Amino acid sequence: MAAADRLNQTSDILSQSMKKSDSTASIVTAEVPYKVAVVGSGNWGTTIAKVVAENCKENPQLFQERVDMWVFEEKIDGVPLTKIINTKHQNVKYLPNIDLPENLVANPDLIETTKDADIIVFNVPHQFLGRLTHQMKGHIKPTARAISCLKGFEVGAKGVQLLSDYITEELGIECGALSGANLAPEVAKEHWSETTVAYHIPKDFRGEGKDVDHRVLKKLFHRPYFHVNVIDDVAGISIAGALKNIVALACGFVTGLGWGSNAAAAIQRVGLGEIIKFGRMFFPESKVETYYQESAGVADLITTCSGGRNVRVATEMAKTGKSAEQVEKEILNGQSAQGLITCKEVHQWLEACGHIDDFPLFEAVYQITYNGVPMEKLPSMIEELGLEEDKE
Ligand SMILES: NC(=O)c1ccc[n+]([C@@H]2O[C@H](COP(=O)([O-])OP(=O)(O)OC[C@H]3O[C@@H](n4cnc5c(N)ncnc54)[C@H](O)[C@@H]3O)[C@@H](O)[C@H]2O)c1
Ligand SMILES: O=P(O)(O)OC[C@H](O)CO
Repeated sequence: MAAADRLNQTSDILSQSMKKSDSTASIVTAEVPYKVAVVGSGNWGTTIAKVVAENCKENPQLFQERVDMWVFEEKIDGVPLTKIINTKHQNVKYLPNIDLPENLVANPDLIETTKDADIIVFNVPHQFLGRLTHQMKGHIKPTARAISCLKGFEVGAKGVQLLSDYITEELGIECGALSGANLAPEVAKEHWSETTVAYHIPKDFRGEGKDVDHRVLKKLFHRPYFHVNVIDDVAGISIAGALKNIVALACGFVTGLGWGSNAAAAIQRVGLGEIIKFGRMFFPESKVETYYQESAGVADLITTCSGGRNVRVATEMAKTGKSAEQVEKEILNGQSAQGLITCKEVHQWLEACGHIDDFPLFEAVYQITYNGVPMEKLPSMIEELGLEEDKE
């Protein structure tokens, strides 16, 4: 490369990186500071609520200080969890030993939590989402905007749908997504990680200072220990986030069988291929580069397959021969391994549209988890179905 080209390239990189840091350093203001609410208070729900509450306190020109977090109420040793969170400032069940900011207020009333919010951050296991949006319908600001931190799909009469699109459709508000290589316990301890936020600026955008845009979202989620890149590929980050949980189950099976790192790497290679194929086939608006450029892509696949709940549940299934349901109950203390639901929903969708043979790994995970197919058959299931494909 010629010296002049190298110089140009260096100055491009520098200006890009300055633009990146600019959006964190510059002052972003709102005519009326936005009220933020978080729906969900599990392991990730509480962690993201902590992140958001820290930023709301630090940016009074942009956000109201108080952040309400909706909590599915339950009693711990006879005391309501909301009461414990609001006095001890810790979520002792779902995120123990992590101090939460005092401007984060636990609220057991969903409507009260969200009715005045300008930005609603959804963060519940996806099996509970439908019931919550149903309750919220007609009780939130029509001008509100949302971000979904959930990982999964909605599969129904309308086919396979992104959860952000489901929220938009149910509540009539624009919804983006947040997804990345983010094991909640590490983010909660403020160990550095990256994430991706994706948001489409809607047609009815009300203007800078009056509405949510990429700079506002960066201010809401970016922390010194949690680096945010904001893009517009909502589909790409959502597909990667949902499907890597299925791959993590397969990884857990081979790990639990004691097959070692080569097998785990093979699973991740095949899994990445199926994730990209799924995106291209069913969400053509998603971008392939999102999978390798963003935290929400390969990086999330790697971290989830190394230490997430899905890989832990599947490893234990392989070691003990117990069912997924039983292991989830025994080792997750009320938390959820979302890959178990996602693999069932993806199977239903692929069966309905006649594409099961195009995704042998996803199908193998479903058959092992729900139909008693031995895990040892995993390599041949991938290979056999692949050969079938070759015959065509
Ligand atoms: N935990 C992580 O490391 C992590 C990281 C990134 C993304 N995610 C995703 O974030 C989403 C939320 O996960 P999480 O880790 O916060 O949840 P979790 O797995 O910790 O689930 C427990 C939560 O579900 C709630 N709950 C139980 N029964 C309920 C009911 N009937 N109705 C409503 N809520 C009920 C509990 O009160 C608790 O808040 C998931 O889609 C997950 O895949 C998780
Ligand atoms: O613990 P898991 O398996 O739900 O995965 C956690 C996150 O999705 C990792 O980013």
